[in-house]
Amino acid sequence: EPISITVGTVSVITGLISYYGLHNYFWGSSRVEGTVNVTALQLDFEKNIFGQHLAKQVIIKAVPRFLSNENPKKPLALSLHGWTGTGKNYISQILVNNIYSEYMRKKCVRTIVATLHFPHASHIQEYKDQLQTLVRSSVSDCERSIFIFDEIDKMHPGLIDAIKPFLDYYDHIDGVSYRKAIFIFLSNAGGEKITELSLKFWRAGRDREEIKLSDVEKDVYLSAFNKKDSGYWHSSLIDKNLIDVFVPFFPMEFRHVKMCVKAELERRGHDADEEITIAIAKDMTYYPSGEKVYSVKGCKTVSTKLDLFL
Ligand SMILES: Nc1ncnc2c1ncn2[C@@H]1O[C@H](COP(=O)(O)OP(=O)(O)OP(=O)(O)O)[C@@H](O)[C@H]1O
Repeated sequence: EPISITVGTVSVITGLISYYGLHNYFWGSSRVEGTVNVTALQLDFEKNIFGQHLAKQVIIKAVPRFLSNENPKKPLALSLHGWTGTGKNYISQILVNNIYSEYMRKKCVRTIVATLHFPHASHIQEYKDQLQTLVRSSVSDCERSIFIFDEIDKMHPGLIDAIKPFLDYYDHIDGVSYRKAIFIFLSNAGGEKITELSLKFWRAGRDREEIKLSDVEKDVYLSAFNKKDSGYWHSSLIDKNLIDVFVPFFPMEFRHVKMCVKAELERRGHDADEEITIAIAKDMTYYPSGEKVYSVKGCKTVSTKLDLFL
C-alpha cells in the first residue's frame, strides 16, 4: 500500500511538471497563441519604434480588433510604405512576436522576399504557382497565418496578383478559408510623397505628428499603383480595394536616429552615453542636401556604426 501511494503521487507530480513545462515552453506563461495583448503591444511599440506615429496607431487599432473577430469577412491586408531604414520590417517583427511564440512562428509566419525568392522575370508563371501553394499550405496548417511580403516594389509586375483570390471576400476556396490570415506588404514605393509632405510640415515649423492618415494615404497608393515595373503596378489588389490600409512610414530625423542609437546601446547593456549617441547620429548622411533633415538610411546602419564606435 505505501509503495503504491508513492508511485501514484510521483506519477501525478511528474505529469503536472511535464504538462506545465511543455505548456510554458510552447505558449509562455500567459500567452494565448494567435491573439495579442494590446497593452503589451503598445508598450513594445513605445519602447522600440520611433518617429512613426501613424504606423503605431493604425496597427494597434487594426490588428487586435481583427484577431479578436471570430468571423472576419476577409483577411487583413496592410501595406507599409516608406523609405529605407524607417522600421517597416522592425515593426512587423515586433507585431508577430507579440502574436506568436517562437515555436508557433515557425508554423504560422511566412516571410517572402521578392528579390530572394522570385529573382527571374522569365519564371513568373512558376513563381505564381509557388506563391499560391505556399499560401494554401500555410493557411491549411494555421488558419491565422501571417504573410510578410518584403520588397513588394521590387517584385515582377503581375506576380502578386496570384494571391488576389486569397485576399478577397470568399467564404472558402477549395475547402480552405483564408479570412483569418494577415497579409503585410512592405515597400519603398510612395516614400518620396511621404518625405515631401513631412518636409512641408518641417519647413512650416509644424509637428509631423499632426499629419493624419487621410493626408497621405491616397498619394501613397497612387504612387505604388502607378510605379511602372514594380510589384504593385496596376495590381488588382489595389484596383479591387483588397488592401485595407496603406500605412506611411516617415523619414527619420536626427532626433529619431539618436533614439535608435540609445535603444541599441541599451540593448547591448551599455549606458546611453550622450556623447557617443550624438557622434554616431552625426556620422549618418542626411538629406535634402541643403537642410539635411532626414537620414538617408534611416536607422538601418546604426547597429554597424555602433560596432565601430564602441
Ligand atoms: N522607426 C524606427 N524606430 C526604431 N528603430 C528603427 C526604426 N526604423 C529602423 N530602425 C532600426 O533599423 C533597423 C532596420 O530597420 P528596418 O529593417 O525595419 O527598415 P525597413 O523600413 O524595413 O527598410 P527597407 O525598406 O530597406 O527594408 C531595425 O532593425 C531597427 O533596429
